[in-house]
Amino acid sequence: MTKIQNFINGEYSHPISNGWIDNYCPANGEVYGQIPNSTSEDIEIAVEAAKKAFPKWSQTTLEKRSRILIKISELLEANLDLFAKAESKDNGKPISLAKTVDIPRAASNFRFYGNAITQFASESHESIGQNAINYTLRQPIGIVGCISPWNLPLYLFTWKIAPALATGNCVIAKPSEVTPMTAYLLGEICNEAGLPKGVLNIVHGLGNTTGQAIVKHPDIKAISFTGGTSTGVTIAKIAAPMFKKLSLELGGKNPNIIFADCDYEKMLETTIRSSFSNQGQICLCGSRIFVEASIYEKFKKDFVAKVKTLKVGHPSDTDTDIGALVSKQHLNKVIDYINIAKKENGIVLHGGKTVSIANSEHGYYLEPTIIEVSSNKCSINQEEVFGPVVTIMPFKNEKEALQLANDVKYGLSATLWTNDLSKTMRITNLLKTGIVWVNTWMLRDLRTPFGGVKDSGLGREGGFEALHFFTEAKNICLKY
Ligand SMILES: NC(=O)C1=CN([C@@H]2O[C@H](COP(=O)(O)OP(=O)(O)OC[C@H]3O[C@@H](n4cnc5c(N)ncnc54)[C@H](O)[C@@H]3O)[C@@H](O)[C@H]2O)C=CC1
Ligand SMILES: O=C(O)/C=C/C=C(\O)C(=O)O
Repeated sequence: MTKIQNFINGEYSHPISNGWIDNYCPANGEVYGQIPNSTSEDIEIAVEAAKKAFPKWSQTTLEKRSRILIKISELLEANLDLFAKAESKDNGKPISLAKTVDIPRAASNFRFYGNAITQFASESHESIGQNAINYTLRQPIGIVGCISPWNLPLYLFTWKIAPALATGNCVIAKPSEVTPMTAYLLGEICNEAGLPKGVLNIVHGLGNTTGQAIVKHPDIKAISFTGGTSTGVTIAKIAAPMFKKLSLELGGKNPNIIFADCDYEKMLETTIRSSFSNQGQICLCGSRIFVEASIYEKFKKDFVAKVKTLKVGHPSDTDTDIGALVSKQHLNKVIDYINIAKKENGIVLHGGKTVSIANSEHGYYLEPTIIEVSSNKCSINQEEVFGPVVTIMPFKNEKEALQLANDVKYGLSATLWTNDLSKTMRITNLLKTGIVWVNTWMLRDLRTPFGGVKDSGLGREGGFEALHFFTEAKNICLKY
């Protein structure tokens, strides 16, 4: 049984209260470890460590910060197997996904920001006719909080931490209590890479205690959060009156708009991925599939046939397509949504039932589920389910497709399938989302702005956007 510890001031330690929370293995439903149930006292100690480390870290040369971040990236790559196995066990995701997506991306996050910081420049403005020059410094904020979710545990944890550290901040970070393992392992890697003590402090615990203590702490001046929209609201209510900088990556209910003129085979294959990757537990998954009426029946038949071939299996099996959902509670939430959809006249074309895996009968497995709906107003098309469940529905024309796509409170991403360039330009301009993919899905370039509009959040991560978020601009006006 692994007893996870906090990582504060470069050392592993028990929580002050000595309180613990069970950690479950989604593949078999068994408790396989414990994590600290940290309180505001642990956060206080972490903040003190960060305060002590800040003067030196913020003045450390960019070359040195860059070298340390790139070393962390290399050590993650060298320990790929260890981290991938830990992620798969903790989260329930297929080992193949952890090995090819989660851990490589966590390593890329450190490498990317290790390089990006050496290219980050501030601006100067010559005030012509006034004999003055303005130049802008980009200074680290100080101590910042990074709070991440369970769906892409190390991937999203490091997506926040890497730019925060690169810009010279000291960090108090909390991974999800549901998937703490790889964040726990990261501490050792950071020490090995030479990250000074107190620069990164990883505190484990529940959202409404440990998480809230981070958000409420007066010395933590910025919060970068990814998770559910309602949690984002709670965080904003606390942080806004304290004038903290906030970056909120929240939920999505993303449309996947398929026109008859698309490359059909490519679309079909990608739509399987955009629907069910990571058990549908990615905020970017296309959970509302709208198909042009002329190809709707063909798509329905082909899509169902292809989904039937997906293997729901133990996360450690290398041929598993769909692993376990992250928790019993989450599995029940997803099943509740399927039942609501049925009550609201949704037709289950495939799936909808739990799956029993030999020797892992208590694991949280669910069939990939396709529901045919006749209206975009139903709950399953309006609320984030965050599981292996998609809906399909036909549309008549471009105007209707756009109306359906935008008719939701979320605005994270959209995917469009067409080979018509003019149509592409018209629709991409009018979609109310922060991200649009055309003829692809989740093709990521870490330089691009990442985030949503409407209830999908506030601000952007990625590229220089994150470096801007984690710095304060100070303008200096020099008269000569
Ligand atoms: N990226 C996304 O879009 C994600 C969306 N979700 C959505 O949110 C739903 C709920 O999932 P949860 O695991 O409960 O997500 P959550 O939003 O509660 O958890 C995300 C992180 O925030 C922390 N947290 C929770 N409450 C907090 C608070 N009051 N103050 C500070 N930190 C807090 C959690 O401990 C965790 O580290 C999911 O069913 C899904 O619909 C969940 C995870 C990721
Ligand atoms: O940065 C990415 O590539 C993906 C981010 C995904 C999320 O933020 C999410 O699923 O919550």
